[in-house]
Amino acid sequence: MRLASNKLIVATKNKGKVQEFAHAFASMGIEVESLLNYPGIPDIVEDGDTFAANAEIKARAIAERFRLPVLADDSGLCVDALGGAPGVYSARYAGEGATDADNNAKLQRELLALGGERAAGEPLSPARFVSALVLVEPDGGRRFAAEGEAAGAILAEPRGSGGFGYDPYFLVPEFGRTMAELTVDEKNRISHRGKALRALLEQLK
Ligand SMILES: O=c1nc[nH]c2c1ncn2[C@H]1C[C@H](O)[C@@H](COP(=O)(O)OP(=O)(O)OP(=O)(O)O)O1
Ligand SMILES: [Mg+2]
Repeated sequence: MRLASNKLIVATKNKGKVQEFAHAFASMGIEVESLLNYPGIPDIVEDGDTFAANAEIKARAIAERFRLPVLADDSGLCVDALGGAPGVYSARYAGEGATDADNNAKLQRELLALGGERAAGEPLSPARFVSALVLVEPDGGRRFAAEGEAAGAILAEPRGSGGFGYDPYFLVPEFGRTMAELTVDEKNRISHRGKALRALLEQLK
């Protein structure tokens, strides 16, 4: 990748995202720092209407503070049976300050409330993860944006201990495993974030 620096700030406080990006960039010799290293930076208000708008908000807010390239991800889960919810509200589905467990509990409640016939072990609904990425170079440099999606289905029972967020409930059809049952490498290969990142890196060539 042709970036002005071998170091990149990922504008996130999410440990799972940091791990995935650090893994992806390690092979390119690029060191990743995140907002976890800068606890004094205040929370960013993510009030955009789209994933892309929120990624832009996060990238811009953090780019003001560093003379390094800044990469932001805004992502979430869109569930067919819920008309695309929780979508951009994925992080605060069960309310402001909700944990992953709170959000997953609400997701199960909402899906089970829809009722319907279902064989044991059969998914509750098709769903997809979406990731929007924005990369901003310092000093009025270039800006790049890309999106990626991963299609799958929501299970009624969690499986696996990897990943984060909704991963234990998200079945990846091509693996027959949940996102939480994949290694970081496997997840990056098929995930919304991995696809968005590869699309972004294509533009930098
Ligand atoms: O690969 C994923 N596997 C499982 N769950 C995921 C994934 N990707 C996004 N998600 C869920 C987690 C969170 O509920 C929301 C992201 O919200 P989002 O605001 O982008 O991230 P965040 O607040 O966790 O960290 P930050 O804003 O500091 O980057 O979607
Ligand atoms: Mg967030």
